[in-house]
Amino acid sequence: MLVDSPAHDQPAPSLYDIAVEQFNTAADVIGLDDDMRRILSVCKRELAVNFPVEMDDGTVQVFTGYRVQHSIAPGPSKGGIRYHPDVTLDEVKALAMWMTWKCAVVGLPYGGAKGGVRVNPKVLSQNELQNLTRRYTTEISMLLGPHSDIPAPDVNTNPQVMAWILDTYSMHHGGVAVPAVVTGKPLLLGGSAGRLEATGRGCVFAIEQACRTYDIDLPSQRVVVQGFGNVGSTVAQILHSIGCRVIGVSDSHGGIYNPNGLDIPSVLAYKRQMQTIVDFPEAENVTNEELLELDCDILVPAALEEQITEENAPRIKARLIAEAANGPTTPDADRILYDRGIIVLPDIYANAGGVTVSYFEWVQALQSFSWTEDEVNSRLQRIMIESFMAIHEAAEQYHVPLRTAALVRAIQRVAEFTRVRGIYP
Ligand SMILES: NC(=O)C1=CN([C@@H]2O[C@H](COP(=O)(O)OP(=O)(O)OC[C@H]3O[C@@H](n4cnc5c(N)ncnc54)[C@H](OP(=O)(O)O)[C@@H]3O)[C@@H](O)[C@H]2O)C=CC1
Ligand SMILES: O=C(O)CCC(=O)C(=O)O
Repeated sequence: MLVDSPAHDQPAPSLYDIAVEQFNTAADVIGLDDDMRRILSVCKRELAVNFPVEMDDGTVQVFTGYRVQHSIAPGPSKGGIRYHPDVTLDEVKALAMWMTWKCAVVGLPYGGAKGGVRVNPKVLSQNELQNLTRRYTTEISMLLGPHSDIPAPDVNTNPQVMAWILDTYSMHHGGVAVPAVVTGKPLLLGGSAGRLEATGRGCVFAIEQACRTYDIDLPSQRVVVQGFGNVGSTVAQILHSIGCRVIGVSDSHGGIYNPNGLDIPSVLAYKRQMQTIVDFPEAENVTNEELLELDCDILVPAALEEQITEENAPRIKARLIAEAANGPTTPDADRILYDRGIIVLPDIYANAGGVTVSYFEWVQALQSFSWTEDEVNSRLQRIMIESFMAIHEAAEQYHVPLRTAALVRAIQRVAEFTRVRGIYP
């Protein structure tokens, strides 16, 4: 017998559904016309590839990867590549759409893209990782190019992976290195000073500007950071160095907590040695769920999506959340946090430091000219401050949370590019 499912049995929205819901919320605020909504709520190109890789033991495994371009209206598409066992096309589409808005929020001449391979890179040898990266690059190379689509690092990818992408692409184009085809690469190959730390540093600039605006004394704040990779460890390190008490951090194995503050350089050294922060001697272990609900002032999710949900949002104690990760807060949680007066610096602004310095790296690579780290950091700081002020102004003008305000500004900009170019890009 067929019965209607009750509403509460509906499947949870996918990550792409969430991205579209956020888009529609902001589109409603500015009364975006239906034609432009139809154009901007879909991804322009979605490439899925299944490709074989020969493993060290001589067997062959087949991996699935994706590269999605959400919009190319403002310029070449830009966005990282993620290696993770949970990667799906839906996730990559959401991340690509967020890249479009992120680039627009900080005024970069790019559209958004993202890539991913469904793999656990931690169980691969360096040789297998290189083979996988080279084959994946070849499979998606019809989309890549310094003036079409420019990858960068994301979860579980790093400068070495970017170097293999650069080399593989260059080999298909005559062999001479094409440094502007990828960012986040090693300095030796034309990488930029400051790119490795840029996402974390940009997030700290965002926190500093929010603290100035809302009259919060930053050095006296207690901070919790979820995720202790490239972004999370940089945020923890910089905030520790300016005097904040970083009382909790975590990685994929779990978290650690010390209400008196963790010595972050020691935690970093411990992580390098043990591959995890769990069981760090001067702290108690907590789960990742407990970590998010610790009594703190600033919470920095810097791991994966959908960490702050309808379920735990009522128990979050932080007064400021800086989304270093992409998509850590669901729309239901957003509404709860807003009603509770908790300030959320949205991902498309708070983690935009990475792509901003990627843009600087691209410009330097195109000109074969390098800037100093001070130049990079001070330009980044100016962009993060100015972008915050623009978002804050939009939030006041429309009486909306900072996420919707950031989206409003981004959508207006991308819609204008799309309209002026004649709707087809
Ligand atoms: N790299 C960049 O430039 C940018 C990254 N981002 C976003 O920042 C976030 C982090 O990226 P990045 O630092 O580069 O990635 P990394 O791979 O360097 O680090 C990810 C960190 O998250 C931890 N982690 C993974 N799963 C969980 C989990 N379930 N609970 C808690 N921690 C977990 C990992 O643990 P373990 O150490 O055990 O693996 C690791 O410490 C992502 O959302 C990414 O999209 C946004 C903008 C730019
Ligand atoms: O640096 C870049 O180009 C993009 C980084 C990224 O993937 C992100 O901002 O989510």
